[in-house]
Amino acid sequence: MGSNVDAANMEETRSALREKNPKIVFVLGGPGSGKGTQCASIVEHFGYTHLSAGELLRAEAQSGSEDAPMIKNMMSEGTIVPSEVTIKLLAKAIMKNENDKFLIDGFPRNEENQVAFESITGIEPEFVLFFDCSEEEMEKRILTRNQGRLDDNIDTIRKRFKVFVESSLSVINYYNSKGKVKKIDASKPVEEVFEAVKAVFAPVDDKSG
Ligand SMILES: Nc1ncnc2c1ncn2[C@@H]1O[C@H](COP(=O)(O)OP(=O)(O)OP(=O)(O)O)[C@@H](O)[C@H]1O
Ligand SMILES: Nc1ccn([C@@H]2O[C@H](COP(=O)(O)O)[C@@H](O)[C@H]2O)c(=O)n1
Ligand SMILES: [Mg+2]
Repeated sequence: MGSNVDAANMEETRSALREKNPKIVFVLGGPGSGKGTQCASIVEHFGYTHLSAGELLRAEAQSGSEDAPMIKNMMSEGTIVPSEVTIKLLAKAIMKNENDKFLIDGFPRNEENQVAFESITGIEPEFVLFFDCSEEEMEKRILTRNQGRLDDNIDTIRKRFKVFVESSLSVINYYNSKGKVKKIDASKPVEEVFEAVKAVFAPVDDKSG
């Protein structure tokens, strides 16, 4: 009974999402490459709403929901949570917000995420922002992040890097083959990275600051 209600709600959310047809930019890059940091500046300058798949999953893991224990376990291992769970959270967040343009940070993380999102929502991203950074630099940044994240320990960091190389890079290659990837050198200081980001958004958006 519960799952029938869930399925009906999800079907409603799906058709509402297809009708809303928001403008989506996927923000990808390895763990610690600076996705969240740059998204905060893009929001300020270009009026997008930032949705981090990782943040939505962390909140769901704390919610006491049926999926919470599974999400918590998978995040502590650095593995990718099943797409239906993440897409449901993203779809709800998009529908709750009046904005029609969204930065989706940390999604799609593997082929399953990518295929499921496009088939469920019928939405293709406008483009994909890819923050390119060495593992050495990303590791240094995560180990000094100090945000109390349970997955910011050296064992899980190494697992997350492995998942990025084995599952996420192929998604970036897929969008690159479609001419959709805007690659940014993310190893530079925050302000310099944002200069490169601005150059990507300014031509596609009127509201530059
Ligand atoms: N260009 C930069 N130079 C130096 N430090 C940076 C830079 N960008 C971000 N940082 C710092 O590195 C850490 C990781 O950044 P951030 O949280 O934005 O990365 P992320 O890609 O969202 O990581 P995750 O995938 O783990 O969520 C933060 O402490 C942030 O302040
Ligand atoms: N599409 C996604 C995104 C994230 N996860 C899980 O969350 C963890 C943290 O993600 P961040 O983007 O905040 O670094 C990640 O390691 C995954 O366990 C996911 O499953 N699917
Ligand atoms: Mg982040």
